[in-house]
Amino acid sequence: MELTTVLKNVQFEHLKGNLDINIPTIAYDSREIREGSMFVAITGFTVDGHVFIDKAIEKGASVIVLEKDVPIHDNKVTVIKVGNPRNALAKIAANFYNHPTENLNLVGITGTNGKTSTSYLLKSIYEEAQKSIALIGTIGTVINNKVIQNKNTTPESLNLQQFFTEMVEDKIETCMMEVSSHALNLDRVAYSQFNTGIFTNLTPDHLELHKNMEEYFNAKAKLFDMTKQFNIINADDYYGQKLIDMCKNKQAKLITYGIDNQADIYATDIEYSFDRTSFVVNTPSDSLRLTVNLPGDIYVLNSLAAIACAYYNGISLPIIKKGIENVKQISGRFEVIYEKDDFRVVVDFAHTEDALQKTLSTVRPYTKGRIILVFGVYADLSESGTEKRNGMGRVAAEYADFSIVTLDNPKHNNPFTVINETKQAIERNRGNYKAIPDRKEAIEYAVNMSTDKDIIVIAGKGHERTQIIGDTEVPFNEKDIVLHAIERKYVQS
Ligand SMILES: CC(=O)N[C@H]1[C@@H](OP(=O)(O)OP(=O)(O)OC[C@H]2O[C@@H](n3ccc(=O)[nH]c3=O)[C@H](O)[C@@H]2O)O[C@H](CO)[C@@H](O)[C@@H]1O[C@H](C)C(=O)N[C@@H](C)C(=O)N[C@H](CCC(=O)O)C(=O)O
Ligand SMILES: Nc1ncnc2c1ncn2[C@@H]1O[C@H](COP(=O)(O)OP(=O)(O)OP(=O)(O)O)[C@@H](O)[C@H]1O
Repeated sequence: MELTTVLKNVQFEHLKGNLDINIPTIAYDSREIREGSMFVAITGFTVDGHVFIDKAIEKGASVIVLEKDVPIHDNKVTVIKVGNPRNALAKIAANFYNHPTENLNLVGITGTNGKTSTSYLLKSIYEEAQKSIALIGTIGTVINNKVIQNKNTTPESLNLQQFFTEMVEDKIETCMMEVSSHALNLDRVAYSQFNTGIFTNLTPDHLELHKNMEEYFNAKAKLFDMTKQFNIINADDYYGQKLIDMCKNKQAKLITYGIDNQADIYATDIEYSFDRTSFVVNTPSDSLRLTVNLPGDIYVLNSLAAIACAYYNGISLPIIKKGIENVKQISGRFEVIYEKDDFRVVVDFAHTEDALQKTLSTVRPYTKGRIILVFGVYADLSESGTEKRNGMGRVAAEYADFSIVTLDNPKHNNPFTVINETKQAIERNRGNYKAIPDRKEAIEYAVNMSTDKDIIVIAGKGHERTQIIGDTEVPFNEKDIVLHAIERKYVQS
């Protein structure tokens, strides 16, 4: 594509070189450069992309987009200066791929918890309605039968625009996409056109990036300025109510959902059981009883979010009901991996204070013996990381009968500090616990100490199949570990 077309509506200063050239590919990572590529240098959180400009030129880059004054001696190279390279990358990528979101029904789902579950419920409804759909999120990007692992919940703008193009070429009509606050803050979704935005909830998380809840909320709220058709918001959430007030006079129609507060789409007559929840969904036109195969109010709310989106996009309630009921399991979301009478082992992706509290509260009414919780806290050693350990430690003490404190993805964080702070939080709240840093041993300990009336909840890693220790991803399958431990305990004894 012609460089001038790639740079259309990008605010830039032309520092040197020819603008009348063609660009075959774009990269924000020097390792991805091909002959003639454009390289966008990004000042990152860990390294500065400007350091790799020489490397990019060596590999054949013909255009460098930068924000800092870096001397470039190669006279064949075109140099463009921009104010914000991440934002420029998003615009450049949208131009390069011809604005594919203009030809997609793009649904963005944001919120601290519930994005993945809502997207899978929605995917199933759209499949039942025979619509061609794609999905982007924590579990990966799904385009037709292809599943691509993502490094991030919401990929970088360049990768996103490439995925959208593939979707349009594959005649995909609707794409459900999880939109993280990082993505909104770092312009990964800038210049993507959303028809619908969904807000699930907001509770403390990611405060190492956003500093405080107001900043975190403002990052999430950005999505609802980018939508054309519908803003769908949880009326039972404190920040949801704030967002509702902000969305009253926007171009996109405001739609609310909830259980406790007045809403456009709401649930009544909820019947709870250990592995499913039945409820009546009420819409402006009709009502219908349906069952979501996941327990507790959180999955009623996630279902309502998905129902609201489908309903206002013209899908009938009987189809919606089938779609929701077809979802038998979402990987790592309240996944019951072993069950024998009253003894159960559940793997769940709860990795925030709120998610952990809701999951343990859901389990409590079905627990004849004890709730044994195995968990670690995935957070860095910053002040907000300490707050997260305090919060999750408090919840463990209050809502579980016994906790085994272990590591989640320790990465480079000192395991001693991580475990110690969590232990202290449990002690302050008079909880019972044992600390076992090795997560496999922690799970085995939980199985060995359990009786046939206990429920074991293994929280934090959900669908993940690796543990990140230092820079290394070590294979780690919680289901296998549990099943082997149970076999050793019951079969071999
Ligand atoms: C803190 C953060 O958000 N980091 C994101 C950021 O990386 P960065 O700016 O730190 O990149 P960097 O490693 O410093 O490198 C700077 C630049 O140099 C380039 N580079 C680097 C090395 C080299 O040899 N050559 C080269 O050109 C890099 O490609 C990059 O362009 O930009 C990258 C590209 O978009 C992201 O992949 C990366 O996400 C990291 C992996 C991450 O952990 N992000 C988390 C915090 C995150 O975004 N999470 C949310 C989900 C949260 C949730 O909902 O639970 C998400 O959407 O995933
Ligand atoms: N509506 C909800 N409110 C609070 N907690 C929830 C809700 N839905 C799910 N959870 C909890 O959060 C965990 C993660 O759910 P889910 O993957 O759907 O959220 P997410 O927003 O996609 O999270 P992430 O962005 O970290 O992938 C679940 O395993 C459950 O413990």
